[in-house]
Amino acid sequence: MWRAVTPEPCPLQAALKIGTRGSPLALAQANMVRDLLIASHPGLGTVEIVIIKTTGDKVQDRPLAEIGGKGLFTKEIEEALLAGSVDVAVHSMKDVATMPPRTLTIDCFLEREDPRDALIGAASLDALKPGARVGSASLRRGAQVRLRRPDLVVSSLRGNVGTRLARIAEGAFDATFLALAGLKRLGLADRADAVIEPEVMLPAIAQGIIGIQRRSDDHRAAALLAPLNHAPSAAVAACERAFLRGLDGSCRTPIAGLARLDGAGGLHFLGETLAPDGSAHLTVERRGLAAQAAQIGTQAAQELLARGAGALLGRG
Ligand SMILES: NCc1[nH]cc(CCC(=O)O)c1CC(=O)O
Repeated sequence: MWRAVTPEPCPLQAALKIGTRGSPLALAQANMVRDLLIASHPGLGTVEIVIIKTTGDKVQDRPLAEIGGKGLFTKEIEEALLAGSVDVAVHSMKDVATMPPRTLTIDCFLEREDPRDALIGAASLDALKPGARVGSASLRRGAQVRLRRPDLVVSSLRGNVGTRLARIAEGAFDATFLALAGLKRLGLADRADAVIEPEVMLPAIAQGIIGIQRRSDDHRAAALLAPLNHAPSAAVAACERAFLRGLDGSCRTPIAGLARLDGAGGLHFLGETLAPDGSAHLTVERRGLAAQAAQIGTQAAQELLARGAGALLGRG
């Protein structure tokens, strides 16, 4: 007698789909997350990596600020999440807008990699000869370099880490900056000629922090991601991003900041806003409890606004 056969679950159907940009750094980060998920959940099944091309990847010939600020490296990935074609998305928090869609949540942060900038092409900022050509498409790095070394010539250098390293090697520029975190994750830390201390150049908000995004109502993804969250990194991300949000930061407004924990429940925050041409800057320093990370960032932003940061950012 014939009986209905229960269909086997299709082996090609992944248990979880991870959305990511296709750059070598983005893929290295997505692979890290896949490995962590599989290690934390041995019975999970296949985890698939889905590459999504973003506006920031498509437009390579213009400065990011000109194309329209934050969200350039995340918009299409967020759309894929909302459409259900991926379940989680791996982002460099540095590239994530301060106001992502409400229907999406980022509540999983991996342990922060080194937040400092690396200098390629010179042993220090001071070692560069007068008039040396610095390549950088980052408004923050451009403003910080002009502030400290007005004699240097800063012009746009875009592209992924490999492209930027190659442009220095071929002599198109004398020096550039890259996030040390990205170099480390690509196994290229030896290409850094110097590491810039935060006291010399404060890094970008959330530099070195990977955040994992999901649909807010996806409780399965929330449960899968929960063990991956690194609470101290979540706290410093909350502080730095509250500072950025408080200043209404976008790619047009050079803003830098770094929160550090002392291991005893304390948090120390340094923040900076600059005129894009490096002609002026304001810095702020705050200490408080790690448990109040976001408030510390918000208060630091309010202090800078009260001291005239709005005018510095070209809004006043
Ligand atoms: N803007 C691109 C970008 N987004 C995040 C990183 C580095 C990795 C990180 O900050 O976690 C980089 C490359 C760079 O600035 O060198």
